[in-house]
Amino acid sequence: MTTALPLDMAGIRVAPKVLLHDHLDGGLRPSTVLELAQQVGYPDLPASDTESLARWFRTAADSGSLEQYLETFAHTVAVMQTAAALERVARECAEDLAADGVVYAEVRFAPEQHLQAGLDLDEVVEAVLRGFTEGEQNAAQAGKRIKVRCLVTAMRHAARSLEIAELAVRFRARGVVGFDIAGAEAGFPPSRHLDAFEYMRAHNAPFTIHAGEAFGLPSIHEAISFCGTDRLGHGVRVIDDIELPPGTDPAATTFPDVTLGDIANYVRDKRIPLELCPSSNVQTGAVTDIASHPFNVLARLRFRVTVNTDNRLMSDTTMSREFKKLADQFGYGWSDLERFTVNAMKSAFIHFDERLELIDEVIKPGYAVLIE
Ligand SMILES: O=c1[nH]cnc2c1ncn2[C@@H]1O[C@H](CO)[C@@H](O)[C@H]1O
Ligand SMILES: [Zn+2]
Repeated sequence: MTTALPLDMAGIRVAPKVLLHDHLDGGLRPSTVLELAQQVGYPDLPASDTESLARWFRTAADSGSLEQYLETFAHTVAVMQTAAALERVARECAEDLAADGVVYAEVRFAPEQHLQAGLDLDEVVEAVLRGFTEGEQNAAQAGKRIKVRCLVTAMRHAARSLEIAELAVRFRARGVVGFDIAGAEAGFPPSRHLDAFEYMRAHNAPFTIHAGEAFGLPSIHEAISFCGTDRLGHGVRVIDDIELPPGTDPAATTFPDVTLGDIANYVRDKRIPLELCPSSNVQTGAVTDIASHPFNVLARLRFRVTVNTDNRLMSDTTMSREFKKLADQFGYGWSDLERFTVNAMKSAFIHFDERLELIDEVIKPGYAVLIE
């Protein structure tokens, strides 16, 4: 097979991409953080110009611990407390993703963190959805087709998850396509929020759970077996249930002597999607570096792997950059990137006919011209 377009950043940006795991409050433009802080009189930003602020977020997030990584969100959440600010951040998010060639995205945030200036949960979600719609329209005018849907997240250390699950179901016809829990993982197991997941299941509504990022297999086991999650946020520690001979090169193309445990087998057999976020995992210390990231092992073993940004601001990244890092490290070609994209589209929380339409009309034709 010859490659019409080289697998470089320009080509990757043109390729249609699907993003399932991206936090709204982790993806602000640094300039927007500064402007909003000025508008609302937030005095505690750690830097006063765009470049230093961008650098601050990246290095502060490079902490090697999820808990410290999460502290950086205090500054973004602080400037996202009004309807106008939420709408702007959501609009810019859709525009930025579209400019990067993302054609479908599920963007998540925790409404309960945006009530400090008097908005209620419904007003918060309404503002974000308005922003996504405006962003989609602006992108379309710029010739970029994107569909952005919302996941509402409950914070796992708090006690509002049932309320947030109800919020998800209340807004299901208006752009919220699912539910999630996030925040510090150690000490806050998924089963703590069982009533919320049961509510979602009782309403035939899908959800994902951050699990297997800062904590290992027990968290994944609870998420899939007790809570019945549809996808795993990260799920990268499923690698702890996969045995490879000592000295195996994580960048190999085949892993013939592999043994899977019960949890790993279940995740693969059931095609449970893994929302993998390579750069974020390095920053929080879930993995040492991209070279030793289990992404390749999981991809070659045919787990349902998807590529995600997690927090574009904190990781100074984009979907294209995550693709490029993986392709450089593990030698992927266009057909691999297409497979990860189709995996993600199949795993989306929109309805089957909408997923199929994007696969057949946007993703496959988009890669066909690159692969030719
Ligand atoms: O990788 C992550 N793991 C766990 N929690 C996260 C991660 N990234 C962001 N958040 C948390 O999710 C909230 C809602 O978007 C953010 O405010 C942050 O606290
Ligand atoms: Zn996340």
